Amino acid sequence: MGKQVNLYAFSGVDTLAPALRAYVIACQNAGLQRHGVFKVGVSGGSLPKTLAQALLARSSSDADTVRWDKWEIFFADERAVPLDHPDSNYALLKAELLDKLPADTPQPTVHTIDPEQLGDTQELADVYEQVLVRSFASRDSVKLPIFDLLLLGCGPDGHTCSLFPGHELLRETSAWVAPIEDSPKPPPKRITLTLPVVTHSVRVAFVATGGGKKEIMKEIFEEGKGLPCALVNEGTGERCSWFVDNAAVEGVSYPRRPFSL
Ligand SMILES: O=C1O[C@H](COP(=O)(O)O)[C@@H](O)[C@H](O)[C@H]1O
Repeated sequence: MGKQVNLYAFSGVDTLAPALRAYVIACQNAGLQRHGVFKVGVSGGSLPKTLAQALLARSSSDADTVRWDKWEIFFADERAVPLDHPDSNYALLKAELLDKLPADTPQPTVHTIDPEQLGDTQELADVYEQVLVRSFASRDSVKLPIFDLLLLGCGPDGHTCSLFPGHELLRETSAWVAPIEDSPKPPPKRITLTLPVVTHSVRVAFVATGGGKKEIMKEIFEEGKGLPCALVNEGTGERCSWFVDNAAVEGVSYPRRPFSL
């Protein structure tokens, strides 16, 4: 890794959320300048709630506006369940964020998984990869899709997306989207962006809050040990920013940065 990842620590979610908002809007505006849309991948877990707190706040100026109609939302990982199932990452994002957008707001484009393919995770991954191919460019013309931003969570075991510690999927070098049938965290059947896609993103932002994360944060930032989150850190360096609360990094010696864009 060249330059170091950015670790931004806040007193709590109430102070983290405005910084996350400013960061996401800066990534949005860079994406709009680059290609007229904002291509963002989001995770499930605890992320959608914090993201909603950040993005549903009233905008204070034109520069602070979320341009929802320009957003193309993809899923960093998804569970092989119907879209209205309680385990669905889409259902979670919908309940926490999408359903709360004002009705008169132009809506984002949301690329969900195809419920028709639920039986076969390889097919599900292939179909979702084709969604990326159609949006980003053909696989013949680009080696990897380039998201403007990936918003990721960090599990208490150091997993991110559905990339789990020690799993063979961490060695995937060719697929953009891969199936997993033996996720240690239920449900077992899922699809996930692969590590090369994650580390190829223009920006990556992790959000991790709460004391339950402090042991794994110590491992990620001080030892690494091939944990998926540490591999993302290594592959992205300064393009990667962590938005955490103090509880999540208690005892972690890695230097914090004051937040600035
Ligand atoms: O299973 C999953 O877990 C991770 C981490 O969740 P968190 O609740 O610890 O934040 C999440 O990022 C991923 O999208 C999800 O499928």
